[in-house]
Amino acid sequence: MLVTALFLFITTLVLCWVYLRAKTRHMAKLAAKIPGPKPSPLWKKIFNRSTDHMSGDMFFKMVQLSQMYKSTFCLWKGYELFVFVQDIRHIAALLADSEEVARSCTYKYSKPWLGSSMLLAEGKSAYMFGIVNLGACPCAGEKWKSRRKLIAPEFRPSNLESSVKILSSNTDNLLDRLATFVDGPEFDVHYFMNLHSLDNVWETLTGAKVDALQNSESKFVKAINNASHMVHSRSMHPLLHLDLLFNMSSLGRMQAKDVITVRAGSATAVEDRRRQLLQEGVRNRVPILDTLIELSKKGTAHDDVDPTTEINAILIAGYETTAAALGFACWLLSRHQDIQEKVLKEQREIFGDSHRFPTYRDIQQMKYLEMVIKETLRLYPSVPLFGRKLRKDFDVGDFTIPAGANVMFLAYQIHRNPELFPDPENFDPDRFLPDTTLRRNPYSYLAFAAGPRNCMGMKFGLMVTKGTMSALIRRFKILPGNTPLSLDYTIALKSRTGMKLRLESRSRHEVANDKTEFLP
Ligand code: HEM
Repeated sequence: MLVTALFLFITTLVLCWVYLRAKTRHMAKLAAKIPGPKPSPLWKKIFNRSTDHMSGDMFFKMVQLSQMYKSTFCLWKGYELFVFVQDIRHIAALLADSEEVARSCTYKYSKPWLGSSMLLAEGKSAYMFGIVNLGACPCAGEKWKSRRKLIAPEFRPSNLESSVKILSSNTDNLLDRLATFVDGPEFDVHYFMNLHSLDNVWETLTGAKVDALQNSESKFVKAINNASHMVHSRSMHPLLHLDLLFNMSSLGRMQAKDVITVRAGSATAVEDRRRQLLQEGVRNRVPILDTLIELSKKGTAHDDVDPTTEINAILIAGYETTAAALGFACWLLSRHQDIQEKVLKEQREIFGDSHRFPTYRDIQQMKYLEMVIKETLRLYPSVPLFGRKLRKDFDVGDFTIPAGANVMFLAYQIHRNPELFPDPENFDPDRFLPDTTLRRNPYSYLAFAAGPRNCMGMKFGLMVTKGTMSALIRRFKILPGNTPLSLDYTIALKSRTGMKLRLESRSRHEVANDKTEFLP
């Protein structure tokens, strides 16, 4: 019995090895000409254990390699080839091409969370946010294109305008929580920004409340917060790439439970809204969800759209990215009081001494604050690494990147290229003055990616960050803490040590008199 089992096991391993060798022969031939660290032997690739903490380390190893090679380089992870492109001309050519380039294989592992959402539409294979390996990559092809065409208009300004009210009441709650830290010791602002961002994105998408800030220990909030952790842990561990092994592992079992919790939460929100629409008709439109429900009606051209799946996907794409931008912006402003003063000056010009929440039009006027947020995302891009999967061989100067390779864009490092951003470690929002921006190649700034697969929620993300920062800066002075950042990367860039800072009230009396006024 034992001998038969052993024989079957070894035969399976040999067959896998033969299959993978055949599958990667073309890639290996072309990859051999691209500089990069020597590939490890197969056994090392398979048993290469990466813990969570190594995930951040892995990311910084890639940063080190990109500094060392300066131009295009490649590395193998298991049987996947990753080619890092650093020349701006090649980055532009690759990102602009929606026909030959699909999402990279990193998206595969978020499939349980995203189902067959637009982000994963049927195709070859893709990565989202650099790590979510979608396996049979959804975003390759017609399905992705047609879904994006249908959903993207829902992020138009008139719809954003209505979500300002949601942002206003959630920001009030956030400021009340933060007020408890005034004159106190340092605390991790990112923790609160994560919950605040979840509240905003969820309510905007579904019209329902999740109250993450009040119920941070709820099953739903904990499950959704686990998503990035699990997807990333899996993507970093080659043995867990196999569904069978992953599903048997403790991580796989934990994920299965959390996916059920999150999908149940989204399904309830969708069903509640469907019922409401049937009973009451369209009152107070919920732009994204109402459109998805409309599309999914039986007998229409897009009746394969599953609103629950799409809502989950957009939520995962939107909330951690926005939270990271908010957290890093606060942290940087705590360390750059001169820039914080300039932000405050612009706010005073718009609001005087009032603490009312901004209207959509006010937010459009916050030009300097927008530059601060863009510069924050240059230094600390929420998605520091993302990828695309090549469907055809692609020439980049002296090399050809083979079809099937994952082309990686290390935004974190590209944003630190001194030829594109002189004195790159310096926090200088003036880099985003209109004239300076116009002189720069648009593909040198990848905070929201670029080309046809760029961020769909960019305007919404900027609106949430600007609205929140506006209210926060007028109410509190942000002071530095003592704890330095220790960067880490799961779905979004974060800090293992948190983003610690201290707060001082700007004026207690002003705040007490004028806090919750909302002008539509
Ligand atoms: C400051 C905040 C944000 C940043 C820095 C950001 C950044 C990005 C980046 C870099 C990508 C490309 C990822 C890749 O190609 O792998 C992306 C895609 C995407 N983002 Fe954002 N994002 C932000 C906020 C949001 C928000 C608030 C939403 C929606 C609520 C959103 C929805 C999406 C969607 C749906 C995609 C996929 C687009 C497609 O596949 O066609 N994002 N984002």
